[in-house]
Amino acid sequence: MKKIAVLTSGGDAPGMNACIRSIVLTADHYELEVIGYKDGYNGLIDQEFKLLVPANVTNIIQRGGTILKSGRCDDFHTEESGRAAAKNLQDLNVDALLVIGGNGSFRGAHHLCKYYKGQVIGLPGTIDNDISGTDATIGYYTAIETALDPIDKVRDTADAFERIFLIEVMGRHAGFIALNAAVASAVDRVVVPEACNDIDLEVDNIIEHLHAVYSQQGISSYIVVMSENLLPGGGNVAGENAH
Ligand SMILES: Nc1ncnc2c1ncn2[C@@H]1O[C@H](COP(=O)(O)OP(=O)(O)OP(=O)(O)O)[C@@H](O)[C@H]1O
Ligand SMILES: O=P(O)(O)OC[C@H]1O[C@](O)(CO)[C@@H](O)[C@@H]1O
Repeated sequence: MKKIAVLTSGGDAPGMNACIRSIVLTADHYELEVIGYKDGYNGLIDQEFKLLVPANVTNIIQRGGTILKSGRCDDFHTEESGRAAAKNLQDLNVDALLVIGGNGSFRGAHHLCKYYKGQVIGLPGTIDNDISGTDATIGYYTAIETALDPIDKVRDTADAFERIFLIEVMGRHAGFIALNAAVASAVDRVVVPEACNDIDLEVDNIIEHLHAVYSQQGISSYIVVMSENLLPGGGNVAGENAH
C-alpha cells in the first residue's frame, strides 16, 4: 500500500482533528502518501483534495472541528455517485479510504464498497455515540462534558429564581448525550428518543411528576433534559402550550 485518503463526514465531533493528525503521522512513519478530501463525501465526488504532510497537522490536536471540513451529501446515496467516487479514488491510485464519521457516514462507506476495489476503513467519530460495536465514539465524552457545563449553571438560576428549565441537548436520534449528561448532573427528568413514543404523553407525565414533586417535597425548581427535536417547535413552544 502506497497511498491512502481520509475524509471527515457528518456532524463534526471533537477529536476529528486529533484523529486526522494520527493518521498523517502514522502514514508518514510507514512512508505512505496521504490525501485529505474536503467536505466529506462532497469532496470525494468532486475530486477536491489536498496532500497532507506532518506540517499540515501541527498544533491541531486540541482544536475542535475538522481541518478537512465536514458535510452531509445527499447525492452520495446514488449508484452514480458511488461509481464516481470509486473512479476518483482509482484515478489517484488510492489504496484505502479512511472515513471519520458517524453511522450515516459508515453507511456511505458501505455503499462505496460496492464500487471501489480498495480498502474502506471506518473510524467512529460522532458526538452521538450511535455506532454499534463501539463503546465510546470519538467526540462523545467531550459532548457530555460540554452539555454538563450549561446544565450545572442553569441549576444555579433554577434554584435562585425557583424556576422550571427545559434544556435541549444534541442527539437527534440518539439519547446517549442527554441520558448521561442528565445522570451526571442529577436533573429531575430526562427524555430521550429511544424511550419516547408519544411526546404529548411525555409532556403530560412531566407535568404530573412536577406537581407531585412540588406538593410532596416542596422543591421549587425543576430541570428537564431532552434530546433535541423531540418537541415540535422546540422548548419555547412547548412551554407556552404547557401554560
Ligand atoms: N445509506 C447511505 N448511502 C450512502 N451514503 C450515505 C448513506 N447514509 C448516509 N450517507 C452519507 O453519509 C453522510 C453523513 O451521514 P449523517 O448525516 O447521517 O451523519 P453521521 O455520519 O451519522 O454523523 P452524525 O450523526 O454525527 O452527524 C450523509 O450526508 C451521506 O453523504
Ligand atoms: O442540524 P443538522 O445538521 O441536521 O445536525 C443535527 C444532528 O447532528 C448531530 O449533531 C450529530 O453531529 C446530532 O446530534 C443531531 O441530531
